Amino acid sequence: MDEGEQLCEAARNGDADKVKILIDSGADVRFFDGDGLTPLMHAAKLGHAEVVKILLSAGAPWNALSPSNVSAGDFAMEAGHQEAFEVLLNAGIQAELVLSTIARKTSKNDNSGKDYLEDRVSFSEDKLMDSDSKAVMMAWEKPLMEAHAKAVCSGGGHILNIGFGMGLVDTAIQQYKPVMHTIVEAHPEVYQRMLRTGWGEKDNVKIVFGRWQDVLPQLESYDGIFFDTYGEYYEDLREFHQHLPALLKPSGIYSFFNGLCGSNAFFHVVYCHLVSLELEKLGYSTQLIPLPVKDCLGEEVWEGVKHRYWQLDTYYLPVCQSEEDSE
Ligand SMILES: C[S@@+](CC[C@H](N)C(=O)[O-])C[C@H]1O[C@@H](n2cnc3c(N)ncnc32)[C@H](O)[C@@H]1O
Repeated sequence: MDEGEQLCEAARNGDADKVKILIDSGADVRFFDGDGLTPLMHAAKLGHAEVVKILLSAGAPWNALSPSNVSAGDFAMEAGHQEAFEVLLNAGIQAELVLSTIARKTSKNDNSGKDYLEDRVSFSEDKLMDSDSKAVMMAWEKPLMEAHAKAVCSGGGHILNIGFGMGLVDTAIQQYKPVMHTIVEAHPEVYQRMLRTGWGEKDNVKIVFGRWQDVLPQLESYDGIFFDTYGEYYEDLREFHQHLPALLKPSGIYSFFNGLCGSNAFFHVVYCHLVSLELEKLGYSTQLIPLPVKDCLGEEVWEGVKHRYWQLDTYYLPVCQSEEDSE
């Protein structure tokens, strides 16, 4: 048996001493066995938290995936191994925090989403697609958008929505009869469609055409804010959060489309924690409200769509408010 196989075996046995000896003698912690599993996955699957710690500190990648797209954290989570799960969760959060600090230092952050915004889009009854057959927005999200609208409109007043898409959240916001409803939309064809469908004529609606990054000086402060763009990265969401103290009134409610890593359960948990931690640093507490979505997501929903951006059974709807206000 070669060293990699031996490491997998020691990990399965929870034999911490043997794992250390093998690592010291040069065994590769990044090894994948014949089933496509790493030593870390073996340890996580059986809940050997101590071995998980040793492998992680020797550089085992927390986010490696098995052939069926399962990570060590997924294995621990599925089997209910709480300690191993928490060790992996902290490793994921720490790694992503470091990565995002690097991204912040190196990114010029002035070009995000520009390719998509210069591209053609197509509308159908149940989706809005980009030219690469990736879904910008899909009708199955309607109940989620209604729940987001309910959350951000709970205090009434002036509501801001970033990203019109199919207008699902904006239609739901209108039902709460906000005093003022501002919509920021950057795609020229989506904007034209908003005008064609009468959004420009509503008394309480103000449309701001442009990227949110570019139109910030035109924005005010709001009682409720919803954020759901497309073609952007986590970095852009984080950048938006930096503006919340100026955009959200002290007692306001903020929510965003929580599609972070929506195709892997464990990565999604890591990102839910990460975003909550980052909002906490800005003075906001985040409640994640679980909404079951399995029933809205039959196979047929994804017909003709290139990327299944959501594959989980539960959606966690974030409701954020100033920590002082939530106490
Ligand atoms: C996922 S859709 C929004 C769906 C919407 N919540 C709904 O209920 O239908 C994202 C929208 O954000 C727009 N968008 C993308 N980047 C943007 C940016 N930087 N600023 C403003 N809007 C943007 C897209 O053109 C698209 O219409």
